[in-house]
Amino acid sequence: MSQQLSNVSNEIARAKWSECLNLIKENINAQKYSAWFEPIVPLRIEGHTLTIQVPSQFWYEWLEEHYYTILRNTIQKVIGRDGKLQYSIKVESKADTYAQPPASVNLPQRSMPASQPHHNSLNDLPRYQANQIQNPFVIPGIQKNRLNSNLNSNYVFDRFIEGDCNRLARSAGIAIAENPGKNSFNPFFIYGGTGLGKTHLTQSIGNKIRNDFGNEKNILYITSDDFTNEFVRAIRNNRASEFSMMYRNIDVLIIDDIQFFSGKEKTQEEFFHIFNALHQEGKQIILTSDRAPKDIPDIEERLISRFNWGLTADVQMPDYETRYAILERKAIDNGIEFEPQILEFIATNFKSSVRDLEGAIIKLLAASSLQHIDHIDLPMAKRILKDMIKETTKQVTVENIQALVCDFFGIDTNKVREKTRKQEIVEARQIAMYLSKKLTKSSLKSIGLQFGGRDHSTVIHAISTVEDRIQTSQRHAQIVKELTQKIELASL
Ligand SMILES: Nc1ncnc2c1ncn2[C@@H]1O[C@H](COP(=O)(O)OP(=O)(O)OP(=O)(O)O)[C@@H](O)[C@H]1O
Repeated sequence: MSQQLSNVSNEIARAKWSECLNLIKENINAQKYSAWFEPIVPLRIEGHTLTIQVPSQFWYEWLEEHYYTILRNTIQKVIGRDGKLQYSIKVESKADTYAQPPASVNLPQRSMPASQPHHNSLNDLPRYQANQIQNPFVIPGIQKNRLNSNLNSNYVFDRFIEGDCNRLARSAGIAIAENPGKNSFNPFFIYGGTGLGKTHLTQSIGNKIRNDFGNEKNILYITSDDFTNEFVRAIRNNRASEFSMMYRNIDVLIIDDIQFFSGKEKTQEEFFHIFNALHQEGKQIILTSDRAPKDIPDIEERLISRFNWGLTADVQMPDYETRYAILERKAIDNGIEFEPQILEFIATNFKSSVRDLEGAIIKLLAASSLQHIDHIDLPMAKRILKDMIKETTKQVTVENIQALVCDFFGIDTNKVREKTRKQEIVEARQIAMYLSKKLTKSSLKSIGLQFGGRDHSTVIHAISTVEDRIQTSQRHAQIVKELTQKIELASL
């Protein structure tokens, strides 16, 4: 009977946790979701307490530090206001991890009060949810200290690394925060590809204003989708005028991803009136979009023209140096130090979004925690991140090797293919031949051909000469090691 009860509890726990996962998945990015949530096992549910098993103590601490708000909101949604989460830590038997059922260490049950959220250090800003905002309709004319601004205190200018890619947007953001509404950057329109820091920047502006002006300014950060949902709900409840009134009382309005207003005529109209009212009263408006105003489809012309009234600034993918600096900063923020080669490797291979750079750091952290690894070296990092960079993996070719080796020795690439017997060129040619054999699948014959039509025996001679030198000369060993790393980095 008690076995039956426990099976039922397992079943319910699984179903509830699966509901939680669906909500969590919508609120955080896929990498973080798969790194931190997929490995969790729901164990049981007793009353309002759901127990989940996490792989390690570190895991538990990480979830509590970074995902507390999301977990709290989710549990309350799925289990109800009294919902609680209890962690159980998996203890692996050293002798045979799989033969025995995992033991559990129950940590003190953490209740989930509905008080002020505590924020996470990475980007999982709990998405604005209508029912989280203290009801703006209770009192016509908003009470300044009652509005939940939806600001994540981790998104601050200090943590936003400046580069050519975002200099204008960042500097303008700081200027706006110093003097909200009373500057010529109104509205401030930031646009750029996904994961390039638009939310981070707008939130930094909000946080700085909150910090410098306190309760004097009503600040609201909201995504365009949530704005639309809230508006629809207000219409449904015959509260459209209260909705408008609440927005007219905001001093700094930040709307993220405005491109999603596209095709929503009623929302656009409402926003048009709010925009005019705020602008006239010298209130600050900050908007973001994934593209420039003129490129957003299905948006009224009168809105597009207003988007261009103030300052429009784009953010782009950071260059290598900025990517490196961002990685260094993210590692510090997460209390971990990586060898410079690892940061170089990530900065070289993740070129499409800052979110992906962050994802790489998280994946390394998660893997080291799961596998209880104290120190991650470059080969290990490469293995762990392999899946994330698969698509961009390039084949190493003899030509690439020639180019990198010649660049290293400061000689023209064609020289290694010519007949010259100059000592420095012979040395570069032999090393390039050696590396071509080691790092490509090319045959001796094909390598010889690509070095100016040389015979395969010349390639064999070059390889054994380099092997001898590596054994006898530290300088050579070092050169070959450095070149190997460079070629591997460039090719992955
Ligand atoms: N210059 C930067 N310095 C430090 N962190 C950055 C920088 N740019 C982006 N990030 C980080 O990258 C992550 C993604 O940034 P953010 O969410 O602001 O992007 P976004 O442009 O708003 O993306 P989306 O359009 O998909 O919403 C965040 O964690 C943010 O902190």
